[in-house]
Amino acid sequence: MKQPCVLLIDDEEDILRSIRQALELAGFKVRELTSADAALDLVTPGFPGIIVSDIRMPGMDGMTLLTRVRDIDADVPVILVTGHGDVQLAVRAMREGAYDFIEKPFSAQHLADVVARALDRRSLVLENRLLRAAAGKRDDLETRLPGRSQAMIDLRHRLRAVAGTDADVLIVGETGVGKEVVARALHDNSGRADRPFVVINCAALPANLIESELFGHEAGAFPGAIRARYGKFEHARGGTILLDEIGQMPLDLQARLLRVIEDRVIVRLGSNEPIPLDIRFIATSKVELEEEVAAGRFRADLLYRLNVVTLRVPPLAARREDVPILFLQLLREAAGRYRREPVDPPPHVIEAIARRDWPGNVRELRNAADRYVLGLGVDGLDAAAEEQTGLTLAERMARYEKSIIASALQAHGGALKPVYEELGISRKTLYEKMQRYRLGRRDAAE
Ligand SMILES: Nc1ncnc2c1ncn2[C@@H]1O[C@H](COP(=O)(O)OP(=O)(O)OP(=O)(O)O)[C@@H](O)[C@H]1O
Repeated sequence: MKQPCVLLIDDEEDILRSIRQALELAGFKVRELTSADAALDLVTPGFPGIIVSDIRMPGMDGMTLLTRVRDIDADVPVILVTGHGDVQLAVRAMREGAYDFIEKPFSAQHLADVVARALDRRSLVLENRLLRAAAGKRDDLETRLPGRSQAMIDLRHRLRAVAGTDADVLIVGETGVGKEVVARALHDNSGRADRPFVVINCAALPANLIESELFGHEAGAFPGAIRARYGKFEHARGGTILLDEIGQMPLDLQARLLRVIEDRVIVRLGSNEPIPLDIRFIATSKVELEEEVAAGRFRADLLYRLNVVTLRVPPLAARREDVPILFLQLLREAAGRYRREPVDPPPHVIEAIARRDWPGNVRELRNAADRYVLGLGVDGLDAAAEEQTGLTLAERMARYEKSIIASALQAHGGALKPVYEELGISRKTLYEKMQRYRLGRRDAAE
């Protein structure tokens, strides 16, 4: 967890030392720097601290620093230290958005009071941002990850709980279950939502370009490196990096990645200068990484670093009751994407969809929804229609009714009250129907 801290900037080292001591005595965590440039490297959106800077300095002065900091995050409090009688400059600083100014000479107590107020303000702003992000996205989460199975309810619950923390997260699940959807939801529900979300496909990194792609390079770092270039890590500063299919990352790169995750610092190719990183890492994997470790294909230390929080996205086979809801949602999305009228499939189609296996998970179901909206055939549906032919309307309705009750029973784990309430029928009617369709409390369908 990041600790609130005071970045203290002055080009005169003895002044710097005495202010630092005064602030440390008052109980603040202080980082001293002799130039504004060095400070800018540390400030990122959501930076959990404040800045106290001398206003007159060689190189970048305090006013320019103020403007640059406000470009990164307009709410980072900047306190400027002005010379005695520098009233005009102090007024200008306040107009440009400085949090406060302190005129030299000043007492340690006065400085400590202003710093304490600024830190309070900062933590309030950051807290509000988190709350706003969570509130704004709350309803969204159910639309993005629909499903009433216990597994999905639990997943949404855990996702909300960890989204706002800065913990790195490992997302595990079969192909097509929506791991990337979960990763984006984590990002969008965090305080980093307005910062970049950068995806690195670890299975498709071009071997010869990997390092420069991730870490960036200085001009002249290798033949062909004409200009300096940001790597993906730097692009994501302040935001989130998704390491997709982490299990496929080459072993030597795993070692470098581990160092980046632990130190939160990168060094561009051709440079020795460490660049601090404020990034949240999310990794996904289709395979159980413990098995990869046992097979010698994955570093155990990287796994332990990544799996502090693990979210498991269940396959559709483990939550069949979600298939109809999900399919309807995917149909709505597909209709929007293809600018088609919304479709409302007849019950036998939904039933057939719910009965089929979806080994490709949501991705496969999404393709089926696309094809349905476009009027193309969906595998497995015709056979289902055949099965229905020869049945009377009443028989078809009965089948559909049975499947609805069965999935409600399964969703509520055998509790009857939520089932008859949800379906809007009486307890007695539910019993009768369960008898007629030979449904047990815990059975989906017998
Ligand atoms: N809950 C969902 N609602 C709507 N669409 C979804 C949902 N989950 C997944 N999808 C869609 O299914 C497809 C696969 O999702 P995603 O890429 O997130 O899966 P994945 O688990 O990362 O797959 P892979 O491991 O193969 O990369 C995407 O087109 C995505 O938009």
